[in-house]
Amino acid sequence: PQAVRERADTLHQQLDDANYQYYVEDDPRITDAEYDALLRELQSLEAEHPELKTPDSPTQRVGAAPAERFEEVTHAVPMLSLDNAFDDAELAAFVKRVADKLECDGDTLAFCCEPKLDGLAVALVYENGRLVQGATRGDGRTGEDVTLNLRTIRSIPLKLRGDSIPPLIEVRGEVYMRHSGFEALNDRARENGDKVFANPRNAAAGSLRQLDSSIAAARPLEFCAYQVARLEGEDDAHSHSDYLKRLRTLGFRTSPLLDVVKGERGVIDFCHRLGEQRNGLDYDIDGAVIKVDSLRDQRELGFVSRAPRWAIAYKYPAQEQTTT
Ligand SMILES: Cc1ccc2cc(C(N)=O)cc(O)c2n1
Repeated sequence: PQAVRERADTLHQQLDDANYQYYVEDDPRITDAEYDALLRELQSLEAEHPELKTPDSPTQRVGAAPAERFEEVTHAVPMLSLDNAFDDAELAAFVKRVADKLECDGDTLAFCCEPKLDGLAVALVYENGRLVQGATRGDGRTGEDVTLNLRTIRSIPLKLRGDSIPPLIEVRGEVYMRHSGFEALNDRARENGDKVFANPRNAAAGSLRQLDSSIAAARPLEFCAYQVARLEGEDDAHSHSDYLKRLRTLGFRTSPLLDVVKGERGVIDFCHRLGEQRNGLDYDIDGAVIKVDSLRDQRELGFVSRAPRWAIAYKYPAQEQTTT
């Protein structure tokens, strides 16, 4: 009946908006209890009218029965690793190398900088705005299909938002666990005599490798997008930061600490500032990622062997990890 379908559509919209407000805008408008009540109402509607239970429904985040094993996925665009810089001189050398190759003044060059989350990289493929595949990085060329586990992460949209949804987009980002979620998980594990994780990165990796997605659904996993790997359809982006803005409008969280700075001075100041904020963050970072912002310049610089010439990771010394 039409009224039921309209109610279901309204509930979809309200639940998707609530996720967007909570995870992308970091500005929740409804309480968890209100969210759960809307979800329960949709679940009961779908129980009465199974045709309403579409794959992109917020009720369909926890997958079907556990899989036997993970399918292998070959990435259409390899997931490259980053060259490292360990001090200011190496950062300065990166900026100089880029400026020389582009034959421009390094001090006017724009760099997009963000924290390097210490989680695990995944690739998400959306066709006509629907999440169709999610895979781990693996060796950079082939990874594991962990779609069912990624669907359980509420900061990963099942359906893209807005009115300029591309026919195809592949989004890269980091799956990670916050300290708060990690401590709670380990407390529960100790109480139940389950395996205790050494650090949030291992906990996130272990959770994504679960064949039973209801286990992943019970883990406090989060996602932060950092790159558009493929895009078909309208694309008027001139810079990497344009892509990151577009990812937010499509419904993805990007780093709130993102900044576009100019030249060697801007890059070094960003890395020092982030280094001072590091111990106060509720998640682990192992560095900063510095990228030439202009897409034209990125294309001109290309890649060397495995890592892009247009990006570098500035690394911090390992933190004294409190082995809980
Ligand atoms: C190109 C590239 C590769 C790995 C990355 C990894 C991270 C990260 N771990 O946060 C962020 C980025 O912007 C990255 N960008």
